[in-house]
Amino acid sequence: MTVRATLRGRRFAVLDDFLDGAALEEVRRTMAASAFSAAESPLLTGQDGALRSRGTVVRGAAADLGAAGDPAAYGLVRSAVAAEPELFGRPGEDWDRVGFTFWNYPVGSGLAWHGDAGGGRRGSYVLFLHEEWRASWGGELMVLDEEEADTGTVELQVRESGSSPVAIVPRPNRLVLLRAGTPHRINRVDPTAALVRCSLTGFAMKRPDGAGADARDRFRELVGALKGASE
Ligand SMILES: O=C(O)CCC(=O)C(=O)O
Ligand SMILES: [Fe+2]
Repeated sequence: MTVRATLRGRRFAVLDDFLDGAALEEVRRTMAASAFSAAESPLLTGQDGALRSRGTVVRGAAADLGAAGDPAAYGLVRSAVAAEPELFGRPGEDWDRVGFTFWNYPVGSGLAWHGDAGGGRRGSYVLFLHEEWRASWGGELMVLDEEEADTGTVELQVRESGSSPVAIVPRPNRLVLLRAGTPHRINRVDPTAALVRCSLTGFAMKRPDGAGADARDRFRELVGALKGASE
């Protein structure tokens, strides 16, 4: 199956049938072997909350410079991000690393309106990995295709906007690319959903400038490595 670009906005793009069968199976195996813990975020809106895989993997911009043992999906996602300079800017210059985290959203969980602006983030991607998703199971990724306002809350912006959010159904093997600073949320997963909403997500980011920021970054990496080793 070949990748199909099925929907494109000003600030987002949707690619379907993103991975071939072998790559999809491989990244699902990586997800199944990952340790998950409850995600704590003020954005989570569910009673049950979401789970995220421990120890986010971070890789550089070049798709062919992954670590040995990385699923092929990681390189393919980086290529897809690099192929969208209008959404993410220039690879290696505007962003130089991409994170990879698996997420599970069980029945009742969701994510509140937010924009993901700041922190050197240029954009994000979401790849849906569950085996099946019915249109009535909820969990849609809602996107308001406009720039996040610098005043007020994102929730207020969406409420007052003259346009309406687009509902992106979490179809398996669908990749969504989203420019940072675009209001979005995850609708709660419906009580009738038979499966957990599973995704691989991450940000394309630029390392912050300045020695202080560099030192902070190195410190975070060190803490991350120590935490990873103890988990
Ligand atoms: O899983 C999704 O559809 C989007 C996730 C998201 O917006 C985030 O983690 O910031
Ligand atoms: Fe987000």
